[in-house]
Amino acid sequence: MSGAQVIEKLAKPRGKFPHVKVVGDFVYVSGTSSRRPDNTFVGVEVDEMGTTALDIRAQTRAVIENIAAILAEVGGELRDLVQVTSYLVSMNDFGGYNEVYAELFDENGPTRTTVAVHQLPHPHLLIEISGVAYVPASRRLSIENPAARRLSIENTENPS
Ligand SMILES: O=C(O)C/C=C/C(=O)C(=O)O
Repeated sequence: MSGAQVIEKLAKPRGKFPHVKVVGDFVYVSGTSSRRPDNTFVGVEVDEMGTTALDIRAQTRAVIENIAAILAEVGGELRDLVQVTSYLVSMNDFGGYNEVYAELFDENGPTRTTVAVHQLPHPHLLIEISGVAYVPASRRLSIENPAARRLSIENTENPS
């Protein structure tokens, strides 16, 4: 079974793509930031002078919490992640990112690749993470199940 979904209660994707796509027992999570549903960001403070303070630790924690919320919609958990890719705008943030990451994962967790990128889709973003989880059908919530309060935008099940 395959399907993709935009999850209504989470921050709306900034383009024509789903938060999550399920292919067989694998769950693919799109690049996720610390963005809240109201389009503000965790880990961003702007004072009255317009000075902006960005917090990699707060952003990293919020990104991982957002991924957990996405996985929960299909019956998964953070421990189901098998692979993650992290995008930082500066490797100067690697230490803070790594510290928070280690609160949530260890060497039994997902394989990980971390790269620095020139920019992310908003100037306040320091980090974005995408991932793949393995959620066997016995635990997975059906994307087609309306009781799960989700908007299914695609069902690409191959009838053959
Ligand atoms: O939703 C966000 O705040 C992060 C956006 C990600 C993308 O738009 C993308 O990776 O393409």
